[in-house]
Amino acid sequence: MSVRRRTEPADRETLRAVDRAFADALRRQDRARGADTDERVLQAATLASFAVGEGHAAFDPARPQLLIDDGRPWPEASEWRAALAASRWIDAPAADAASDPAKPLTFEGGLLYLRRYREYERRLAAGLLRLAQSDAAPADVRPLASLFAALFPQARQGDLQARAAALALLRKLLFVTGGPGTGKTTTIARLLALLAAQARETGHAAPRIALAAPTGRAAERMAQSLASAIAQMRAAGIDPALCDALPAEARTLHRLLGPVGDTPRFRHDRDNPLPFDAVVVDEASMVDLPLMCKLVEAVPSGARLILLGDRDQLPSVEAGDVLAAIVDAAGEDETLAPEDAAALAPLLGAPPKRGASVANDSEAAARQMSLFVRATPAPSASPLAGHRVQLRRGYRQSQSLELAPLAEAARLGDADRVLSLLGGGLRGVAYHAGATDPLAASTREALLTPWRELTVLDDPAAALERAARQRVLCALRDGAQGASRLNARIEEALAGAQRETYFHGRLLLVAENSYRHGLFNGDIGVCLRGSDGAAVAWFGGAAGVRGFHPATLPAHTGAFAVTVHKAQGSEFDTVWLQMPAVDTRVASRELLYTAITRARNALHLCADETVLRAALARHAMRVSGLAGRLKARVASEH
Ligand SMILES: Nc1ncnc2c1ncn2[C@@H]1O[C@H](COP(=O)(O)OP(=O)(O)OP(=O)(O)O)[C@@H](O)[C@H]1O
Repeated sequence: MSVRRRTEPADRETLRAVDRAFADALRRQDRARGADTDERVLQAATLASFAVGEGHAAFDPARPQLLIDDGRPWPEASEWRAALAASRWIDAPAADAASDPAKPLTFEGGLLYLRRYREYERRLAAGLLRLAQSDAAPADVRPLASLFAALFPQARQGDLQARAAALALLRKLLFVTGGPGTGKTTTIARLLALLAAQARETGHAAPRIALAAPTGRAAERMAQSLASAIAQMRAAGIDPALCDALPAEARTLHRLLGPVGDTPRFRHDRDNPLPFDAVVVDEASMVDLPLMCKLVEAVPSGARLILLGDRDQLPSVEAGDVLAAIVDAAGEDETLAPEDAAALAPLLGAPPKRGASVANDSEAAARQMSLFVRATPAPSASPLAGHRVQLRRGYRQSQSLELAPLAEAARLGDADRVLSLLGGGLRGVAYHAGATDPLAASTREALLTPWRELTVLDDPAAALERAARQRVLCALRDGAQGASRLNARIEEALAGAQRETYFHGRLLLVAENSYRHGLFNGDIGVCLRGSDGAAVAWFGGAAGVRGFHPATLPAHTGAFAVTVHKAQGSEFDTVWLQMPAVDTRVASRELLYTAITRARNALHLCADETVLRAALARHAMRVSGLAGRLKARVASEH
């Protein structure tokens, strides 16, 4: 048994019953035929099932330690692969071919998949390529030039927001990536206005646009950010008719696709596509492989799909690392293809002549240089190349919090820089070196005071607004520094050991989607007791606050402390990040980056230096064949 397992119960490294049952079923069926099953095949089948539970799309026989790292010996990778290739349970189809439904496992690209997951990957790659290949014919963008200049005054200085919006006029598939506050939503509002103007210009009906996000909370934030970006456009004198054409609401992806009862199927799919001309999805890094596959298949040919997200955030809890794989396949080449540069010159300006002097500002100069037309197609050019724009400049300024350098150093995994920034005193960042308990005497009052204020509020709207201000984020759910235990201890500190379950001021986190309630996984509510003493759980929403009897709520937990995963897509005025006392493979630079970028005004970081260093040295690595699959398509097409 590994040392890690004893200290970190949530960092399982433990096969689940379902993983063993899968391999047992294969063995039983072979025995019934009087045959033996190769133990290496059974072991790999168990791990392929376990891998999905751990967020991987497949199992890599060359890296079993990613799943179980307790020093046990593993078969040699090439022998293991040979055993898999010879098994009757495992199909090895050609890259684009569907796998045999009679075989539960698929072996492809050196990876072993549960068949269903290999099919999700294959179908997702096919769907992305279908959209990428249905790019709009280069339209005459000249009639849009004055609106474009009003929306993007810096367009001719190499502004990447302008680049994204201009490319959206040419592309049916676009990825707009960037860190928090780089203006993804602002850019989307403006580019949707451009699409509306383009439709009007060409005598078409206004585009039907859907906004969606993986969680209810993220959808709510998306709608709020878009509303404020539209308000800014109105204030800047953009044609009100164009602003009116933009959507005011965002929904969850599940709701967009339309769940069918309790099945994993959706009403909208390849045969019954979504009735929209443009689908914009925010927080795409949180979308897992099955859902991304179903989304892409449901977007009709001819419609636009725009994915927004931060490639450096934690991948979804479920299988995949989908956004990262897709944008990696799209590549980082920022040069415009010659035909794109020519088509967009009326909006972005002509590319500067080689050797000509460009703007003085070095960033603008670099951007302008990046407008240089690609001389020859890059040999590795993917069909997704030219479909991605990475926004780099942060616009969200906080007077109280100096987060950008810390977030950047965490993103890059630069531990020395992170520690020197923490030691040097960044505005709004408090580093509690070596702290393993935010309820310890030195930080206890600072932590509890904002929540004590909740216990004296009676107005649900005010309490909800207050509830959204502060959160403790944890790497793990279980263990001494895990969210469950910390949450229980905070509840006890606030309301006593004999507290009512739904005490006045208790924060709740919804743990599953309930369309009946209009409550979604990740929604935060607050319990208040009325004058009759009865508890009501209050939740926000587009239509105002809604109260529920706690007994009727869908699955939920306390929410003073939550895992970083659960906090994805949310922001808080004050974030307390409590890292585990000992290293865990769940702790990665992506986890740190995601956690600290949830803070708006203040960040408290409770961590031991060695734990921080170990986390920063680690990527939240997911095994997936998606990027390879998207690139391999290129090779096969050239
Ligand atoms: N080009 C710009 N000029 C000035 N301010 C901008 C610009 N782009 C965005 N902003 C401002 O920066 C802030 C963040 O923008 P926005 O919400 O669009 O970013 P985001 O990338 O969607 O953020 P998040 O990742 O948090 O969702 C907003 O206040 C917005 O008004």
